[in-house]
Order: sequence, then C-alpha cells, then structure tokens
Amino acid sequence: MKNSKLLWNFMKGNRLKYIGAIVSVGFAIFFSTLAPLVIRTTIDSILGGNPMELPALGVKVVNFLGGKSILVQNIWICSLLLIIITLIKGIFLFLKGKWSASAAENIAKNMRETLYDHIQHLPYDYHVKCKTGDLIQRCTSDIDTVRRFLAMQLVDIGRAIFVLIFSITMMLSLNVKMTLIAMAAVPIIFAYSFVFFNGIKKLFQDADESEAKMTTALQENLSGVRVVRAFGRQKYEVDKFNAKSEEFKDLSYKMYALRGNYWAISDFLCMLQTGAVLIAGVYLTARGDMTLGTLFVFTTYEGMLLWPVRQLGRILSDAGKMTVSIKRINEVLSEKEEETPLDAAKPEIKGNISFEDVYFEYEKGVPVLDGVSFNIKTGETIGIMGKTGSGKSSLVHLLARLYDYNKGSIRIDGVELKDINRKWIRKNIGIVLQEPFLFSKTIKDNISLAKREAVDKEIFEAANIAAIHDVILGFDRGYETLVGEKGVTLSGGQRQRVAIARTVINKSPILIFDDSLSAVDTETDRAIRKALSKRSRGVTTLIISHRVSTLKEADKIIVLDKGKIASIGSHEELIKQEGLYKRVWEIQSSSKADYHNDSKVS
Ligand SMILES: Nc1ncnc2c1ncn2[C@@H]1O[C@H](COP(=O)(O)OP(=O)(O)OP(=O)(O)O)[C@@H](O)[C@H]1O
Repeated sequence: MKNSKLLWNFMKGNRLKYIGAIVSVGFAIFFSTLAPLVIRTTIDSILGGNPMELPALGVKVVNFLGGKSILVQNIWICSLLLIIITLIKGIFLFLKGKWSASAAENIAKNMRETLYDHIQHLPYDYHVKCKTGDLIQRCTSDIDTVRRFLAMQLVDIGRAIFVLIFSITMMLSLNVKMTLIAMAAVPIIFAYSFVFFNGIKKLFQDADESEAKMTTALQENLSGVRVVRAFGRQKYEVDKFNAKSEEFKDLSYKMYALRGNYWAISDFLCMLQTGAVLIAGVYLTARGDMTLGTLFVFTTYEGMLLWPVRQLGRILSDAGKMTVSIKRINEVLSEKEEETPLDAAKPEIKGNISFEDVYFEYEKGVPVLDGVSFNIKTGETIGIMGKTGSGKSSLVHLLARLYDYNKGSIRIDGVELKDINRKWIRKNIGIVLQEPFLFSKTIKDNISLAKREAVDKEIFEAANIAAIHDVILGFDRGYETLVGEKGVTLSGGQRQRVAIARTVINKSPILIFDDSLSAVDTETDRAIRKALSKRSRGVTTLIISHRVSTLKEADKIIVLDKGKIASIGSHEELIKQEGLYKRVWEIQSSSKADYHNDSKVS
C-alpha cells in the first residue's frame, strides 16, 4: 500500500498522460474490433445476399456512404473504410506509445533525481555502513524495472482488459454458442501463464542475483587489481570469476529452457483453441447456422484475444518484480535525512574550541569517546596521537558534525556545536580525510572542488602550500592532468597532497588533518607544515598523526587511549612523562638515529 502510494506520488504531473495513454489504447482496441465487422458486412451483405445486421450506428454509416446499392457498385468504399479504421487505430496507438513512454521517462527521471538528492542528504553514518553496489543497483536497475513496467506493461494491462471487454461483447452479440467455444481455453491459458510466470519469478531473481555477484567480482577485481597482481592472485581471481560466470550461465539457460517450454505449450493450447473455433465455426457455417462473415469475425477475434491473455500472466508476475523494486527504492527514501533546521545558528567562527566531558558511541553501550575535555584557543595547533582505534578520527568527525555526540558539550566560540547549522560548520572547517578520494577530473578541478570560483593564482598557492605545485607542473598536461578512477594515476603521497591543497584553498578558520601526512616523507611533511603555519596564522589546526616529528611543534598534544585522554601537553612536557607519547618518541628518535647511522655507513 505504502509502495503504491509512493508510485502514485511519483506519477504526479504525468497522471493525465497516463490516462490519455490508456484511453488511447481503448480507442485503438475499439477500432481493431471494428475492422472484422466491416469485413463481415462486406462478405455477408454486400458481396453476399444476406440482409444487413448492423447496430444503429452501423446503419447510419452505411446510409452516409450512400446505402447498400451504392456500396455494391463501389466495393472500394469498404476497402477505404478499412484503411481509415486502420489509420485511426494507428493514430491512437501512436498517441498511446508517445504518452506512456514520455510519462514513464518523466517518472523515472523524477525518481532518479529524488533518490540521488535524498542520498546526498543522508547522514554520513548511512554511507559508511551501506553497500555501495547495492545502492547503485537501487538507483539504476530498480528504477529501470519500474520505468519498463510503466512504459509498457501498465498500458498492456489496460490493453488486455479492453481486448477482453470489446471482443467478448461483440462476439456475444453475434453468436453466444460460438463465444463460449472461443473462450473455453482462455481461463486455462491465463491460469497456466500466471502460475508459470509466478514460478519462474524466483528463477528470474536468482539469475539477477547471480549476475550481480558476477559484476561485483569483476568490479572488485578491477578496483583491487594492484593487490591481485602484488599477491599473484590472478589464477584465483580468474577461477572465482569463472565460477560465478558458470553459475549465471546455468541459471540463464534454465530460465530460457523453461520459457521455451512455456511458449511451446501455450502455443499448443492456443492452436487447440483456434482449431476448436475453426472446426465449430466451419461446422455451423456449413449447417447454415452462421454466416461466412461471422466465421471470419470469430477467427480474427480469437487471434486478437489469445496474445494478451498469454501476456497477462507475465505482466502480473512482472508487476511483482516491479513491486520489489519500488520497495527497495522506498527503503532508501524512508531513511531519515540529516536534520538541518532552518533556524540553526550561523555564528562567525573564529576557532576557539572546547570539549567538556564529551561521550560518544556508535553502538549502544560501546563508548568510543568518554569524558573527553580540553580547550583550544584560536590559532593554536593541536596534535592528536593514540593507538589505532583509540577514537582520534571519531573526535574530529564530531567537530565536523559528521556524527553528533551523545553526552557532554562541544562549543565553538562559545556556541554549542549541535545548535550550529551543519552546512555552515562544514564550510568553516576544512578537513583532509584519512583516505582522500579524488574525482575522475583534472587536478585543477579537484583542487577547486570546494571553491568553484577560485582563480589560478589561488589554486597554485594552495598547491604550493601542499608542496605539490612543482610535481603537477612536471606532468605533461600540468594542472589539466586527468586523475584516474580513485586517483590511481597519482601516488599515495601525491593524492594526499592534492587533497590538502583542496582543503586549504578555502581558508577555513579551522583545519583538520586526519593522518593526512602519513604517505609523504618527513621532509615534505615539514615543508607543508611550515607553509601552512606561514599562510594560516590565526587558523586553529588539528593534526592527527602517529609521527612525533609531525606533532612536536604543536602547541598542545592530546594523547588518546581507548577513548579517554591519557595525557595532554606540549612535546617538552610529554617526553618527560611516562606514557605512549614518550615511548613513540623514543622509538622514532632511535630509529631515526639508526637510519642516519646506516646512511653514514653506506
Ligand atoms: N562508523 C562506525 N561504526 C561503528 N564503529 C566505528 C565506526 N567508525 C569507527 N568505529 C569504531 O570506533 C573506534 C574508534 O575508531 P576511530 O576511527 O575513531 O579510531 P582512530 O583512533 O582514528 O583509529 P586509526 O588510527 O586506525 O585511524 C574503533 O573501535 C572503530 O572500530
């Protein structure tokens, strides 16, 4: 019910077109059923000597054309009438096709855009947890299933109903006994078709799923090609893909074999039905109980009837498939969007940050941050260190309102973070994520992503700060170099630096680097930090790193342990205390000494 309501809502603005398409199909079927009647009258009454057996409207048409005597002398008028009827039918079929296709395309476009827009506004957590492949399938093939149903099958249901109504009414008015014979196998064919397509639906679904598995294997292989090569897993990957391909082939074969059987058996049933009409019709005509023209009408109507009856089962089972797709689309649309109250504050952000007893959990009862309190003044640089999983990324994600904290308080320049507009806060906080994603665009487009109006000078300045300007100029196409899918044409360190340039271009009052200098060497790391501190005076900077050399110049370093602050202080203060920071410093400075000693030796 919820799903049909959703479909009905999406049809808004196109409902009239649909009604027009169904009415047109009704007219087309009406004219299709008229044609055999014209032939019947021509055979029986104009060429033959039988009296005219026509409804009042038919009599009026004959009189309009000049009466029976004129028609006998000008038989071409009957042919002309047939041509006109076929032409009118053609016009209505054209209108049906035009309106239903246009309505279906509009509805599909509407659905696609609504879904895409909705996905853009879903919480970050949804995207972290959802399966991307599945979401893509909902936005593409599920919408296409709905589109195909609306474009063809919905109108086909109307067509089948009109064919049944018109032909049965006409046949009943001509000969009741023959009508019963003509309809005898119809319920059987319909029931067989319905049961068959309902049964094969499961196979359709299995084949669909198997195809999705095959595509996923292919997509994973292509994305992870480097891992595959590095671990020499080509044979394993080929075998895995072949197994999926084999499974898909078997299911598809089974499906086509079953469908082949269905069409053969239903063809046979239809032949039997047509044969029965012919035999009974010839018998009745020979006995003089029925005219030759009426026999012609019955055989023609029989042909018209059987095709939609056979299709109706398929249409109804496809309607089931469409319902599944609509349900899957509805599931995404029912997900709650990130709240952005219109009255949320948009204060001037200077960069004072305070955490007070902050508690945060992803899953109920499993604290990720607990009792976290600290203050940062505008322009300070804060380092964050901690073992993996200690909550460093979660802490900075809270600042960007990618998640909301459960207890405690986070204030930016004295304003509670939860009261600040999400878009506003994200506009004022530049964050370089741990795994930066670059779009398949030019380097220039990637850097100016958050500031479309940026001029070359600003782009170059940002690239200079990120120590990537000279590297970019070294590429044949410079800033116009295209970044491949997920930035594969760039090295890890180059990708990180482009991501840094993309963030610093915006001159946000708060900058966050989530372990985003890990893939660059210590020299470049130092150069970037130096350039940043020169350009970003007054900017509050948070740097997450496992490298003491990156953190030691920070005003304050926060050491996190299992979601709690283990210690906080400057480099000088922390190396005097026992704890993680001191241990890491000792390990890293001794390995540095080893490295230098080794260098000297070599
Ligand atoms: N979206 C999520 N849903 C559920 N749990 C999560 C989610 N993201 C992180 N976690 C869990 O929260 C804890 C803290 O993760 P977080 O990424 O903040 O750690 P981290 O200190 O940044 O680690 P690393 O140094 O490896 O990046 C971990 O136990 C992690 O498994």
